[in-house]
Amino acid sequence: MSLESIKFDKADKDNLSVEILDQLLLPYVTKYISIDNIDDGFSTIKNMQVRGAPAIAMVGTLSVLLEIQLLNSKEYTSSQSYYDLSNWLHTKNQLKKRLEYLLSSRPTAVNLGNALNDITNILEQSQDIITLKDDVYQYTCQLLGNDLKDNITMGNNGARNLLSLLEKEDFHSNFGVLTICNTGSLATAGYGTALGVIRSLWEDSQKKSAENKNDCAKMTHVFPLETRPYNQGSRLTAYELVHDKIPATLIPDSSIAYKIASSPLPIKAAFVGADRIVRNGDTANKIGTFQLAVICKQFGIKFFVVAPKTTIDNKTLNGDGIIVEERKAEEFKLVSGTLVDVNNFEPVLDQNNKPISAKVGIAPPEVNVWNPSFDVTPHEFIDGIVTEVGVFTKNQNGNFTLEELF
Ligand SMILES: CSC[C@H]1O[C@H](OP(=O)(O)O)[C@H](O)[C@@H]1O
Repeated sequence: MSLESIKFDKADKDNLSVEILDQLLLPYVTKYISIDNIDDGFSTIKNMQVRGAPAIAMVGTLSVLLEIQLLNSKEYTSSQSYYDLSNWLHTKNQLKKRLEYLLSSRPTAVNLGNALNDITNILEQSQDIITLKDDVYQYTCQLLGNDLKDNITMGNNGARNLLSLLEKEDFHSNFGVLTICNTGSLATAGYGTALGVIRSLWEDSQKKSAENKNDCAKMTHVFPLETRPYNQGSRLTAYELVHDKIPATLIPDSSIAYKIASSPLPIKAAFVGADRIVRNGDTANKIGTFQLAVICKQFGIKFFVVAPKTTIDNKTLNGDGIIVEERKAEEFKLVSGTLVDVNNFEPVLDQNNKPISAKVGIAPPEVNVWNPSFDVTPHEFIDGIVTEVGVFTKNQNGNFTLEELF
């Protein structure tokens, strides 16, 4: 099992290399694939071999760095005609077009756009390909390093905030939490966003148990939603929770209300990620998030969005301005997975001793489908926005003040 979504080998600064974990093959197959240029970045992001707003930004940025590395190679530049290294202005303009192409891979998550804006600013200031590579290298290392550090800070901020709220409501026993999609190490540089809060809550619970503290709030169970139709919950979040040995029960997307109503273990919060948080706190996230928020409000369960500053869109006023990506119908009508022996769930192997990827049809080929990859949760349904800076809550008028994040 590997939770390392991105492998960036920078041992030799003049020969950088990148591999990404092909998440389409999880949880049964662990396979890394190389990224060598912007085309590889575009296709692995578009195909969702790598996904998750922060991870998309990091792989996109790395693919730009690797393309710039190629432009430092005479062997490469002499074998192509798109770039003319003898004309720096032309080269810069050609690279800008490549950044716009990369941005079109997945329009809803803002992290990639924020990162490519930063790279464009670096490009505008650069005088030659050598300094450009150095500056984009520094930016990339900072982006990856900050993400992991900020996720741990964010996880602890979110855990501390919930435990404090439970203390205030005089709640001193075991509880469960809900989460949707995958917001863990497979969507980031490590630890995760919403799943990072869950990791911090689990660490707190284990510490209290080790100290035989029982008359206190402890998170003892996670209920990840399967997250149809790409199944990030069943294929990725369940995989991470099993890896970390955090007690969890995978539940159908359609069972949320019944789970909350019938659970003997009190469910006290939902933690979700974000692909884009706009100025008023309206949040784009995986399809199904909005209805989770509505159900949480109905049951009086706290609903938290967890995301780093890199997920903030400070140019868009409210959710009406968010473009929601629609995925192709086949991703809905087909379920992709690995052929397993139903008696023992072991992968069936082909003649080369390799697991077999399979797709099964679950809808009539001719039926229309609607397959939005995200929805937009109005800020009215969000109790708090957890970031590495702190936890933001609404004022008495029900409005978020997020200027500190802009
Ligand atoms: C910390 S990941 C944020 C976000 O990305 C996921 O979308 P996708 O798997 O389509 O890239 C999901 O919406 C997560 O909440």
